[in-house]
Amino acid sequence: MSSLEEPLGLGDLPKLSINRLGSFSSPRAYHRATADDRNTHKYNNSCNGSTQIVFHGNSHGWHLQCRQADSSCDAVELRDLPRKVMWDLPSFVKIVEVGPRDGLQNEKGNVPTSVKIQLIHKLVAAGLSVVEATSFVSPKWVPQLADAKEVLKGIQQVPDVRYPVLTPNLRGFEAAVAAGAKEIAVFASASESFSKSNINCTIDESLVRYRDVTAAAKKHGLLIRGYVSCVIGCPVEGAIDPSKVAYVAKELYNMGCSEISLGDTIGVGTPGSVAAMLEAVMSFVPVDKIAVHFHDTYGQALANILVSLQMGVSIVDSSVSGLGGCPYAKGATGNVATEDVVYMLHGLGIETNVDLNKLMEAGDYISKHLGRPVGSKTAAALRKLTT
Ligand SMILES: CC(C)(COP(=O)([O-])OP(=O)([O-])OC[C@H]1O[C@@H](n2cnc3c(N)ncnc32)[C@H](O)[C@@H]1OP(=O)([O-])[O-])[C@@H](O)C(=O)NCCC(=O)NCCSC(=O)C[C@@](C)(O)CC(=O)[O-]
Repeated sequence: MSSLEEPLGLGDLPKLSINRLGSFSSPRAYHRATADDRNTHKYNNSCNGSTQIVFHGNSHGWHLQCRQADSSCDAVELRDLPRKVMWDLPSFVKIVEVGPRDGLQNEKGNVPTSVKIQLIHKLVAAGLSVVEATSFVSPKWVPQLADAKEVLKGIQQVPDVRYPVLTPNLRGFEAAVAAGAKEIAVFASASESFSKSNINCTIDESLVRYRDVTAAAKKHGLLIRGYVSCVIGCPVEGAIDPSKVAYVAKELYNMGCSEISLGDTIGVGTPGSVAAMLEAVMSFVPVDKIAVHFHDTYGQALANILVSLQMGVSIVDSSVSGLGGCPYAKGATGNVATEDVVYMLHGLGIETNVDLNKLMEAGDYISKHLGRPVGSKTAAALRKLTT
């Protein structure tokens, strides 16, 4: 029986100095905040008596609504309520859509280049400002993305939208630049075993390689994203020490990665283990440079995103219709579905600039092409409401 069949708890992790947690997670902080709100805001008093708070549902989801018999009840304050009780959630979250890369790299059947391009166009039309397009990796390792050059060249790039591509080495970097890439991503691992199976080298060898790639990218003025995989657990090694994650994240950040995406590649994290891992990384990487990347293997991804937001993270990777998995991480399922992330964020009053209906159209499009039902719970539920 693998140690990963049990959820990883805080007890599995080495002792950390969890200073930042104290500032948001204590029940007393919650009571203080609500007591302060009572003193300084009209919310409680103004909504007493004749005012009713109702949930209102339409094709965009369910929202809090204040039925005002008493005009002093401030609906805006009601919308702020989730952010108040959840302690300082961000007002805007940038979603990095990884479906066309992380999702499609794992598909058994062939997805035509034209379908990949059309999917990217639909995701951008839905309002996503970062869509990871493809990978310039060895086609022997990931044949699904052997058309990286054609995909990147085929996209009608929209100004202010980012289309990062994965580059595992200088060869991939040069091919990406030749195809018009303006942003690249390097991908290291916090697990030695996963590093070997995914990119055929040790963690330190990968960092040496990425120093060359990031130096070349900086010379070309390209933006660089850095991934750390297996930040909670590895299919071979079990629980991963947060200090290993912090080490790799720090190295990538110091190389010039402007965003560090922390990947729970096999989806074993829970809010407890995620908070401890983030606390370790935040000692070295500023929180506004951290993205979280959760696979939903154990159904923990939304809870993990929520705790990340509570700790100040405001960049979330996700995959339309929950596409994905990793060809080198046996048993890993897809990323958390973008539709479900958007639904949760909007429900919390957090802006994303994403149009959920258009996003669901993109999800329908790729799911139909792959011949399977949509992989997002939100899309499945809202489709039932509207058809
Ligand atoms: C890193 C390598 C290339 C090393 O692969 P290698 O076999 O050790 O390297 P090599 O230099 O011996 O090259 C082998 C062959 O690939 C060619 N080659 C070499 N490089 C390239 C290139 N860039 N583009 C095209 N071809 C390339 C090279 O020319 C050679 O061809 P041959 O001489 O045999 O005909 C390989 O292991 C590889 O491509 N791995 C990528 C695997 C991958 O994409 N995995 C999925 C990424 S998902 C992930 O990491 C997790 C993430 C980011 O999603 C976050 C999360 O979920 O946690």
